[in-house]
Amino acid sequence: MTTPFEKTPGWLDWYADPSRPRVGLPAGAVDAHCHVFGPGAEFPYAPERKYTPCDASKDQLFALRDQLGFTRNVVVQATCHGADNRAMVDALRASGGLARGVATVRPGIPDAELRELHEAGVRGVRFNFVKRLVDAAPRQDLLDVVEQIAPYGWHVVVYFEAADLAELRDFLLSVPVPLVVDHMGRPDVTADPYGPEFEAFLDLLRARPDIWCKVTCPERLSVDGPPALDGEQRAYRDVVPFARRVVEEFPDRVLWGTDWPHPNLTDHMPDDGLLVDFVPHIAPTPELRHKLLVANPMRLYWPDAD
Ligand SMILES: O=C(O)c1cc(C(=O)O)oc(=O)c1
Repeated sequence: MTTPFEKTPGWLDWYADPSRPRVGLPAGAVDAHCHVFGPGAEFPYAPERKYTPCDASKDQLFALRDQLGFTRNVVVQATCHGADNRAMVDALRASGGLARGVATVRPGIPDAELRELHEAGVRGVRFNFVKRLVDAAPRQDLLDVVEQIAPYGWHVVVYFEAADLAELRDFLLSVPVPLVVDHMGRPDVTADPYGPEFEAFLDLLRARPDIWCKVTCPERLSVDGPPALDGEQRAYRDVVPFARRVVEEFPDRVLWGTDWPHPNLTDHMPDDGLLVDFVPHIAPTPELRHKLLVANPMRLYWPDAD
């Protein structure tokens, strides 16, 4: 099927032939942050999108899962699909219970639709505050959504830039369901990991015991590489001190995922196998890796599994 969409100029497609991770993942590992894009011919991209990606289908996601050695996925609604969750839900339904989802919904969504999303495996909604990705939603709309999803036991995944945290903090802390912060709140990794900016982020995590953090996206945050390419085993070392601080202080509420197919990267597309090889740098012991990759995501997304 040819796609009716033209990719954003300069778009980088995902890496087609990832290596097998050297270290190996613990049994039952969860890729807790990944996306599907389309395919556009089947699941059109949203009119309000800020970018048009390459296609990245559920079958390609599941092939990556198997190649890397993951057991499960958490598929996060990508902004290019707006609040049309069909592609993500289709992936959940095809996964045989091995995928959970995070949706984007608008206030006033009929309860029957929420129930359907829940039955498909959705366990959270995503609020995006990154201005290049979405137009700002009124805070009251977001709180209205929270009120609707709370009875399902869902959480809210939030994506924001470090520079916006001060302004967002009170609002975030007022959200009465668990929060999951995407990509460590996007720290400036040229700053001091013990400096005021990252300390403010850690203070957010300290403020409530039900705020989780994805220690993801070194490939997005790194500014001096080296990138996860050509067998590089010490990729993105400038990100390591930040991620390690989070893992060490909050070992029971950190999550990790590939972020495949890596929307909006502009300088390189990582080899996902090498990205997995990055994990031991931020979670240096088997115990920490088991929490990060298995115990924590299972507690949040599959609490009833054995
Ligand atoms: O930084 C990004 O560009 C980005 C975009 C999206 C999305 O468009 O949903 O999701 C992510 O996790 C990261």
